Amino acid sequence: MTDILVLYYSRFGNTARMAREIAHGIESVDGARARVRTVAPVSTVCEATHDAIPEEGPPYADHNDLSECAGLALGSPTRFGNMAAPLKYFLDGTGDLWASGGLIDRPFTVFTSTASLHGGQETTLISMALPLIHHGMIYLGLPYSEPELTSTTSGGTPYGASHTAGGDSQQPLTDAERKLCRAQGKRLANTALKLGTDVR
Ligand SMILES: Cc1cc2nc3c(=O)[nH]c(=O)nc-3n(C[C@H](O)[C@H](O)[C@H](O)COP(=O)(O)O)c2cc1C
Repeated sequence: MTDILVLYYSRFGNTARMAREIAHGIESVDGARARVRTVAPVSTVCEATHDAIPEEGPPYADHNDLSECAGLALGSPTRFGNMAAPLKYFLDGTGDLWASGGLIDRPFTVFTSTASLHGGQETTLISMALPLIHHGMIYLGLPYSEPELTSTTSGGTPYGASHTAGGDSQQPLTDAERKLCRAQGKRLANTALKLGTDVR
């Protein structure tokens, strides 16, 4: 069984819902299994600490999750057109993996949720791709053979799946957004299996 990491941060649950759809797409591929992980919030109070185990939802990721998985789907809500700080903080701690070249040639894909349709989906997706490109990973977007990429009136971009959550962050995923999440997970799993990355 090949593990694919779905790693995300979510404050209001939208990016978490996308992560579940992407995991569903990954697990539609024979031989692939989704490993879903999140990251802890960060605090401006430097002595603040967080419980080692979250109260609910998936466990927090560690570096073993990255090195043991043959592919990565990375998700974040937008923060001023950029990825959220907790995810950036986690990635900024992966210098050891960068130095060892541990993630070179592994495929990755990115997904995001924003409040508004033009609130920075593409820039957020690209902001998440940048550190992974530095790691030597291979960027997988969404191809236009997915019909929802052309027909969507909500989220969905060639740079990765996206969701428009609305000003109150309460809008559910549309059918197009859900289908694109699943297609993205499926493509990531198929590609990881074809590349046959040795993660032992
Ligand atoms: C500090 C901050 C900055 C934000 N910046 C943007 C933004 O630039 N564009 C936008 O559309 N939404 C912005 N939002 C809204 C969030 O992206 C939205 O709440 C998020 O998509 C919900 O995802 P979640 O449910 O996974 O937390 C911002 C929210 C916060 C708290």
